[in-house]
Amino acid sequence: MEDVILRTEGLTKAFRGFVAVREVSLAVRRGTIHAMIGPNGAGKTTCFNLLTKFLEPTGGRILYNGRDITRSSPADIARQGMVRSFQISAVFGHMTALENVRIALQRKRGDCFDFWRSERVLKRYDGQARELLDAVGILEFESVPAVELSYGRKRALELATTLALEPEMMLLDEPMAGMGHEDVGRIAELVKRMAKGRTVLMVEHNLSVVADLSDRITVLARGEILAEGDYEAVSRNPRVIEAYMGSGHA
Ligand SMILES: Nc1ncnc2c1ncn2[C@@H]1O[C@H](COP(=O)(O)OP(=O)(O)OP(=O)(O)O)[C@@H](O)[C@H]1O
Repeated sequence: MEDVILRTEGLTKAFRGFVAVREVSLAVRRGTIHAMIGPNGAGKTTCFNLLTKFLEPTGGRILYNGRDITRSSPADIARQGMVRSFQISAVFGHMTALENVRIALQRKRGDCFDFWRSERVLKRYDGQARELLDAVGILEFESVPAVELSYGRKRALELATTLALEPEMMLLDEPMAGMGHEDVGRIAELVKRMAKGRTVLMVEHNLSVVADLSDRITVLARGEILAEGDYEAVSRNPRVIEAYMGSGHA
């Protein structure tokens, strides 16, 4: 039997009668990088927001590790090991890169945001925070306030703060959005490295990144699953080609 970490059954979301996601039954296998793609308006973001609990479904169920999380809060599922990164930025601009990762480590430990905590106690996290900054390739910027980092480096910092939470599963919302060519390559490599020993589900528009990273791809169109498989299979699927052509998005 395949080992499925995240499963949806008939997941549906309607906005005042308009069905943005219709009866989506998805199975994400443990240890894989799974991408959700589709033309504009396909329902990817809505689906992603349902999975990360930022939206309530109007129908269907979501199961994480076999447990029904359909009505769980985002904080609940984060505690269970499923963490969302990107777009909703976890980065505090006025704090340095190191301080940002340190705070994420504190959160993981369950310490509250205690900004009055003594420097000495906070310093305990520095070693681990530096390891994470090193892992995402921005250790040399540890003392730079996040707001002064380049876009790509800020994203790397976001990844470091996500990794600090030691997620079992990471949900990445358009990790390459707004990136220049160089950064795309760097972040793609990073995602690949981070995915070792975890499961990643991402929504991504950059199809060459999707081709490079994903083990499995679900193509959505008009709120429904149009095709599923590896990149080879879905990119040759006539229905997928038609959906992309029809949207002027090929
Ligand atoms: N809050 C909302 N209220 C009403 N309609 C919505 C809402 N959110 C999304 N929709 C509609 O649902 C459909 C799917 O939107 P969604 O943003 O999920 O698509 P997407 O695949 O992420 O598109 P894109 O690639 O353009 O980001 C669209 O027609 C959109 O207009």
